[in-house]
Amino acid sequence: MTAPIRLSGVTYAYGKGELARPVLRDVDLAVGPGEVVLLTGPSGSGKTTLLTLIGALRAMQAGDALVLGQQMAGASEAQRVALRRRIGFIFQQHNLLGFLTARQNVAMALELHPGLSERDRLTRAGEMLAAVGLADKTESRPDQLSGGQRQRVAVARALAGRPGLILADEPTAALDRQSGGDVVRLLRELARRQGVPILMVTHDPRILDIADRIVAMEDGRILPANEAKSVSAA
Ligand SMILES: Nc1ncnc2c1ncn2[C@@H]1O[C@H](COP(=O)(O)OP(=O)(O)OP(=O)(O)O)[C@@H](O)[C@H]1O
Repeated sequence: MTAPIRLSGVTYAYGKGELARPVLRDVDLAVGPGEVVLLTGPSGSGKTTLLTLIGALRAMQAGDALVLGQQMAGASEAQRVALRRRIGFIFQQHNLLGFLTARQNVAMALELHPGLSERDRLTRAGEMLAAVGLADKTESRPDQLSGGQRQRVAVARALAGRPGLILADEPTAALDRQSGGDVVRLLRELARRQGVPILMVTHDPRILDIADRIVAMEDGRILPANEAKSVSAA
């Protein structure tokens, strides 16, 4: 089976010409099928930029990146949009729509899936919410839920479309220790069941144990594996 993510020599700069500031330098990274990889490193080291490139949220500049079989170098906007639909995203803030119920928020992620009626989508959304322990909160709006519950809705939404990959950016940053740990463990468990790999940016030392592998970045580069281990032990 090919790796869901395979990057080679990825380089990226913000700004143009003399103002160009490189933030990724020659990054190589592979994530295998079903693997849970955490990306750590100091603020400004380029983690979010790397995640947004992999998630096709921005266009590549240099290097090679194969994500779910799509070559990202030179990909058109339409190809990037199509790829984004096959990825489940989870952000620091849950990004739920406040005027929709939990069920409607999750069902929305299924709108682009052909062949599902509105009723199918709402049923599937209910099942996903039950899987994240929110069977009794399906009709609640985000402001009626705790932070941890909202993030669990975000997990249900990310997984509902049966993505090929989950990308998460600091999903526990706004949560207390207990609910942060609960949310990522739940995410890992459900992703494992579906065989979906996870690449997660995190500063949170409390959740490093969920990883199959920890990758550390510094100043736009990936550190060698032995240095990454000492970062995680620190
Ligand atoms: N849209 C942008 N335009 C210009 N510079 C940017 C932009 N986004 C990020 N940067 C800069 O690029 C560098 C890398 O940012 P990035 O957000 O990728 O780092 P990070 O490791 O995710 O940091 P953090 O942990 O603080 O989120 C930083 O110096 C940041 O200021």
